[in-house]
Amino acid sequence: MLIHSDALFEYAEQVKNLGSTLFELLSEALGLKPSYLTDIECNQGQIILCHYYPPCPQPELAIGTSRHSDSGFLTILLQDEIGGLQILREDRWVDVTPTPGAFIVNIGDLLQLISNDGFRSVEHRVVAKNTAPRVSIACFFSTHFHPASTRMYGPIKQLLSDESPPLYRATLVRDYIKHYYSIGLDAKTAISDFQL
Ligand SMILES: O=C(O)CCC(=O)C(=O)O
Ligand SMILES: [Fe+2]
Repeated sequence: MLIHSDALFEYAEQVKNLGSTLFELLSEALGLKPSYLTDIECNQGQIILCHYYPPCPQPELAIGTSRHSDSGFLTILLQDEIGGLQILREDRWVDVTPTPGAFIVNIGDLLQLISNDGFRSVEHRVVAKNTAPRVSIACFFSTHFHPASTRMYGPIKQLLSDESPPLYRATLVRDYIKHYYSIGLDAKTAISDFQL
């Protein structure tokens, strides 16, 4: 797939702005001041991953992307019209039908952790298709590539009380990500290993 680099940089910039707005809304939804999640740098890392899924002659024997939840704070995903993305809801795979011009926004594990389950990361996968190639562009907000970051992320103190005790232990982003990749995709197990 060839994407003109100017277009990709412009896209990255615009998606970053959208991410900042979403982090403000998510902060407010948690009952925090709008700048809370950006103040703790949830919007700092930005990784853009372009996926190309070739048509598969025997889609029932293959998988596009294995079952997983995204590891970072938030993902903004753009998919084309081919379809194949599914989310796991009450133990059933539900198609995320492509809607022209719409983004898909996924909560990631680290946002689940710091919101103390206020928000939940969703498990998803991409099934193979034999119709045509599929393209998607995922923008992850996660500080994977800021290895010097010493910020610890645990359940946000303002969200805790006697009735809502912390559900997870605090972690560096890099330690969470290292653990996530050491397990590999296929089920949502990384976050459960940080449960108290
Ligand atoms: O291709 C897609 O629609 C989703 C890809 C994905 O889940 C990911 O990159 O984390
Ligand atoms: Fe994903």
